Amino acid sequence: MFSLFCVNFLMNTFIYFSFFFSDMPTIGIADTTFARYNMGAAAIDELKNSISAKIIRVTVPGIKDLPVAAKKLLEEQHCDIVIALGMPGRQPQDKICAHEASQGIILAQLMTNKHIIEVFVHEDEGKDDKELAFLMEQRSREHAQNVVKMLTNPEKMIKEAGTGQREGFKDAKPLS
Ligand SMILES: Cc1nc2c(=O)[nH]c(=O)nc-2n(C[C@H](O)[C@H](O)[C@H](O)CO)c1C
Repeated sequence: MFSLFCVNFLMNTFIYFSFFFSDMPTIGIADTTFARYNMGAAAIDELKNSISAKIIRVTVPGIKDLPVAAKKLLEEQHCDIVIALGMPGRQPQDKICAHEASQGIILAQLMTNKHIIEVFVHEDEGKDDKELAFLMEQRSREHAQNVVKMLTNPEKMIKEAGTGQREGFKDAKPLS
């Protein structure tokens, strides 16, 4: 019994120290139950296929709960960056809610001096449920790729400056 405890203790200590001393980034994922698609899962799958990182996920009821969730991930869980994913509904009050949530997310970024990449897909962006699901999956994945670039290869972001990148639907044409 005592030896089992010792092995367990040593293993946990090893895991703790390997995380502590590695330069592996910590990425926070905050998503919502209001959304009609599992955006957090799409982002996490994309991250897991692209980067060695510690990923911490929280799920909150709706987009207005994302700012504090993201701020807690940055401040209390020591995340380097957070991806905040949500779906504003199609009603006028949902649009107001989205604006308020965005303002909260911007404020949380300014308070923490860290990026919170806002991934919102408005319910009326898709012409039907199939297109909406596609968009929610793709935008979540493409923003996860942006986060990978921002953390590991910011030069790549600079190379893409002004190229009309769009997350989800087709990219826009650059002007020159
Ligand atoms: C009106 C409204 N619209 C949305 C929305 O479009 N998308 C969303 O994710 N959440 C919405 N909510 C819920 C709020 O974001 C929040 O979860 C509650 O006000 C509880 O804090 C509300 C209240």
